Amino acid sequence: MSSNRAPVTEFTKDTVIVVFGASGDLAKKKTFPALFGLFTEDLLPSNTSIIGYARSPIELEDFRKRISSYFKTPTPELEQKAKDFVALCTYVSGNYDKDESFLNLLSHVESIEEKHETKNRLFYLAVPPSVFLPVATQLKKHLHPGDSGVARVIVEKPFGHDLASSEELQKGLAPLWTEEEIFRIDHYLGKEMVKNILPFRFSNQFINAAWNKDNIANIQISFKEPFGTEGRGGYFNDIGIIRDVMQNHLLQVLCLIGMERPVSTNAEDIRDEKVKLLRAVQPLSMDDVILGQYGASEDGTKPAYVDDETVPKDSRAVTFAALHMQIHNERWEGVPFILRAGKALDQAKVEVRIQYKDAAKGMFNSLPRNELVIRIQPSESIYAKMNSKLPGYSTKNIVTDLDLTYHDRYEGIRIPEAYESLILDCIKGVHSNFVRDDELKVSWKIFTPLLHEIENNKDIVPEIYPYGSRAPESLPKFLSERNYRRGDTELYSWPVTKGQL
Ligand SMILES: NC(=O)C1=CN([C@@H]2O[C@H](COP(=O)(O)OP(=O)(O)OC[C@H]3O[C@@H](n4cnc5c(N)ncnc54)[C@H](OP(=O)(O)O)[C@@H]3O)[C@@H](O)[C@H]2O)C=CC1
Ligand SMILES: O=C1O[C@H](COP(=O)(O)O)[C@@H](O)[C@H](O)[C@H]1O
Repeated sequence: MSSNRAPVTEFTKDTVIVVFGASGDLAKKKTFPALFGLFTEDLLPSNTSIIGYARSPIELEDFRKRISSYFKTPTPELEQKAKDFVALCTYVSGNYDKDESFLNLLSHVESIEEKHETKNRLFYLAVPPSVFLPVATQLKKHLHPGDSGVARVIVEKPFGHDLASSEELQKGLAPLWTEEEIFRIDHYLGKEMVKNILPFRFSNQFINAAWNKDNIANIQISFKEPFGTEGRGGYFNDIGIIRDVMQNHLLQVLCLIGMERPVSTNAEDIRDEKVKLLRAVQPLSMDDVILGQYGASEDGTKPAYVDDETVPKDSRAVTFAALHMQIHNERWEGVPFILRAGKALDQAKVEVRIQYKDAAKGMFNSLPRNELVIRIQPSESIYAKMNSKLPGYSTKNIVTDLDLTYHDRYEGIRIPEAYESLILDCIKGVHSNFVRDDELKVSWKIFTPLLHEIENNKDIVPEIYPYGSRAPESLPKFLSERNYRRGDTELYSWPVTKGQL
C-alpha cells in the first residue's frame, strides 16, 4: 500500500535477467530489443547476463537469431554491438510449473553467478496470464535469493479481467512477492511524452495556473489505430478495446493529467496522488459511453471485425469506445474527461486535447477556443492553438499555434522506446512509472460495472463504423453534448509532412 519509503537499491553490476516467455511475440518485438537498446547506450549493469526461458526447445544459435530479428542495426558499430549483446544471452527450456524445470534454471543462474559478488535477479514475465501465478510461485520457491541478494519481477498486463479476478490474482501474488519487488508494467508510462506530463504541468506556472474547471471546458484523451485486430481477433473478442487500452494506458494518462501535485517525485507520493484522483472518478455506466465495432471499409478492401475466422459472426466485441469520465473533486467538477479509443480508424494517433472555455465576447463575436494538444505519438509534440491578429493591415483574427515538435526542436536526441525506459527504471529500483496494487483496484472499480453490463445485456450492440473512418457516426453529437466545440478549420492548416519522422 501507500507511503512506505524503502531505500531504492540500484542494480549497478552482477545482474542476471531472466525473460520468461522468451519464445513469444512480446519478447521478440519489445523485451529483447529494449534490452539491446539499453546495452547500446551502456545502461545495463556491468556483468549482466540474460537468460531466455520458455517451453519450446530452441537451439542457442536459433534463439539468438530470433531475438535479434527485431534489432535496428543501421551501422557496422551497431551490428557489432548486436553480436556482443547476443553473446550475453543464453536459453533454457522448461515448464512453467515444474520444480525440476526451475531447479535446472537455478543451476544455470548459479553457474553465471559464480563470478559475481552480488545476486541481483530480475525476472521479466512475458507470459500469458494463465501461467503468471505458477511462474511467480516457482520463482519464489527456487530462485528468490532471500537475504543474500535482491530479486525483482516485472509483470505484464492484463492484471485481471475485472475487479474480482484482479483481486484474486493479487491475493495469490501478495504472500509471495512484496510490492517493493513487483513492477507492473504499463508501457504507456514509459513513453517520452507521457513522462513529460507532470514536469510540463507543474514546472510551468502559466499552464499550471489555468489547469482547472474555471478555464478548461473539456479534455479528450484519444487513441487511434489505423489497423484492425488482424490475427488477434479471437483473443480480442473476450477483451475488447476498453480492457485492451482504456482501463490501463489511457487511464494512466488521465491520472497524470488530472492528479494533484505530488509532494515529491518519490514513487509513493506520485502513486498516492493517482489513487486519490481515481477514487474521485465516478464508476462508468451505459449513459456515459458510445460503443462501436468496425465493419468492412467503404471501398470493400478491408474486412469487418467479424470477417476474422477466429471471431463469432454475431460477436458484440467493442473495437471503439468513447467514455465520459466524471471526476468529482474541487479541481474538475463538471469538466468532461473523454477517453476515446478505436481500432481500424483513419489514422494512427494518441493525444491529449485540452479545450479551454470561450473567451469573453463583446470585443470579439465568436472566437475559436484555445486548445492545448499533447501529442504522445507519432511525432511527439506539444502545441497550443491560439487566436492572433492576421499580420498586415487586416484586423481579422486567425487561429495560429505555439508549436514544440520534438523532432524539429531536439534534433539528434534519441528518444528511448517505452520498454527501454521502464526496464531501466526497474534496474534502478524506481517504481514511479509502474502500477501499484491499490491503483489497480480503484481502476477496476471504475470499469467493472460497465464491462459487466456490456457483457451481460445482449441488447447492447455496438454501432458499426467503416474500417478506416474517423469514428462511429454518433461521436460528434456525443462530444458536443459534453461541451466540445470543434473550431473552424478553414483558416488553419498545417504542412502535413512537418514533424513526421
Ligand atoms: N507540432 C505538431 O505536430 C502540430 C501539428 N499540427 C497538425 O495540424 C493539424 C490540425 O491540428 P488540430 O486542429 O489540432 O487537429 P485536427 O484538426 O486533426 O483535430 C482537431 C479535433 O477535431 C477532431 N476532428 C478532426 N476532423 C474532424 C471532423 N471531420 N469532424 C469532427 N471532428 C473532427 C479531431 O478528432 P479526430 O482525431 O477524431 O479526427 C480532434 O479532436 C493536425 O494534422 C495536427 O496534427 C498542428 C500544430 C502543431
Ligand atoms: O497494450 C496494447 O497496446 C498497443 C498499442 O501500443 P502502442 O505503444 O503501439 O501505442 C495496442 O495495439 C494493443 O492492442 C494493446 O494490447
